[in-house]
Parts: sequence; C-alpha cells; structure tokens
Amino acid sequence: MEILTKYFPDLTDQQMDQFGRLGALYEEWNAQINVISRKDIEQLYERHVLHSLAIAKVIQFNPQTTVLDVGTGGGFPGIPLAILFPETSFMLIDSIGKKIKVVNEVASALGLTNVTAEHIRVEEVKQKFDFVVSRAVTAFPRFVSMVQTKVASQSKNDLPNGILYLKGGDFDEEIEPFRKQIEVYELQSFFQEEFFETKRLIHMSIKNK
Ligand SMILES: C[S@@+](CC[C@H](N)C(=O)[O-])C[C@H]1O[C@@H](n2cnc3c(N)ncnc32)[C@H](O)[C@@H]1O
Repeated sequence: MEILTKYFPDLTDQQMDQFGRLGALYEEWNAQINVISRKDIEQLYERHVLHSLAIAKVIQFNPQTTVLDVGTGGGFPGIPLAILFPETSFMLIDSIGKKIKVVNEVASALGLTNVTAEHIRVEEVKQKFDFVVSRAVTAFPRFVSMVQTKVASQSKNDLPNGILYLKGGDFDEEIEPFRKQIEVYELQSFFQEEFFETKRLIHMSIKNK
C-alpha cells in the first residue's frame, strides 16, 4: 500500500480501505480461478494496481465520464481506476467468462457502484464511451481497429476522447503509422520502480462523428 500513497498521497479513507482490501481479495479469488500469475500476485500493488493507475497521471477523469476497459482480465486497469474515480462509470469486458466472474466478485466485495462487468467480445459492444482503456491485449494497430468505433464524439475532459493503452516492450514499429495521432508517455517519468522502465502509456485521440 505504501507504494500507492507514495504516488497518490490524497486518497480518501474509502479509497485507502478499498485499495487495502484488493490484496486479500485477489489472493482469495486467484486461488480459485487463476487470473494473475503466481509471481505477479506477490507484487500486485506495483505490477497491477500502480501500473493501472499510471493512466491517472495523464488524465483526471471528470464525473460522468464513461470508460470501457477492453480485455480487462482480472480487472486491470479498470478496478484500480474505478476506485480512484468513483464518479466515473466503468464497463469492464473480457471474452473469457471466468475472468469476469472474478471482476464481479471483487467489485461487489468492494462496494463499487460505478463498475459493470460483462462477458463479451469488444467487437460485439454497441455502446460508445469517452475513453477506451486497456493493457496488454494485442498489437496496437489491431487494437485500434477493434475499438475505434466505440469512442463517443463529445469530450468532457482535458484530454480528447480516445484510447489509453498501457504497453510494455519495444513497440516503436507498431505505433509508427499512428505517430501524428498519438502521445506516448514514459511511465518511468511518473514512477521510480525498475518495473516501469520499459512501460509506456499511449494516448490516441479519436474523433468519431
Ligand atoms: C494478456 S490479458 C490482459 C488482462 C488485463 N488487461 C491485464 O493487463 O492484466 C488479455 C485479455 O484480453 C482478453 N481479450 C482478447 N481479445 C478480446 C476481445 N476481442 N474482446 C474482449 N476481450 C478480449 C483476453 O481474454 C484476456 O483476458
């Protein structure tokens, strides 16, 4: 937990309580339905929770903003963001039903009223959202083609509506065709831990009619 308060010192008591309970909840659910690797569960707060919250270092979602988390797995980045932004609505989806079961159990145990989770492929989603967030689902060009029609036109935030994609490794070639439409943030400029040295966040603005 100290790793969170180090970078997010203004958490409310409710947020402290909710973040504090995440560790035990994921241990409990991961023992039944494996959604996080053993190695990673030991470093849940750094590698999953703080990594998800990198998005909050580039945008503070305004109330009533709508966010779709595509391929959320066990709930990342959606669950930590929903705790941090209780007035923003999050829809978390995954094509694997057992992962959505874990997300629903965790969200309900935490009393998160701003989260809905659905077992659905993104290609089948009909609604539009201000932002589509995601981590580690597929190559960036494929991701863009999967989600670009899901972005709503009217912007309610300082950053234009679009995609916020968390990605690690070398993906310079993948993003080359999008250079003019994207901003790439190095997570090591927000967080000092070694884990973040190779991690980046891509914001791509999308203007749908
Ligand atoms: C590597 S996991 C990442 C999970 C989570 N975002 C995280 O970072 O911990 C990728 C997830 O994307 C889901 N996924 C892949 N293609 C999808 C699609 N078309 N629609 C919805 N979910 C999808 C998979 O089922 C899987 O749970």
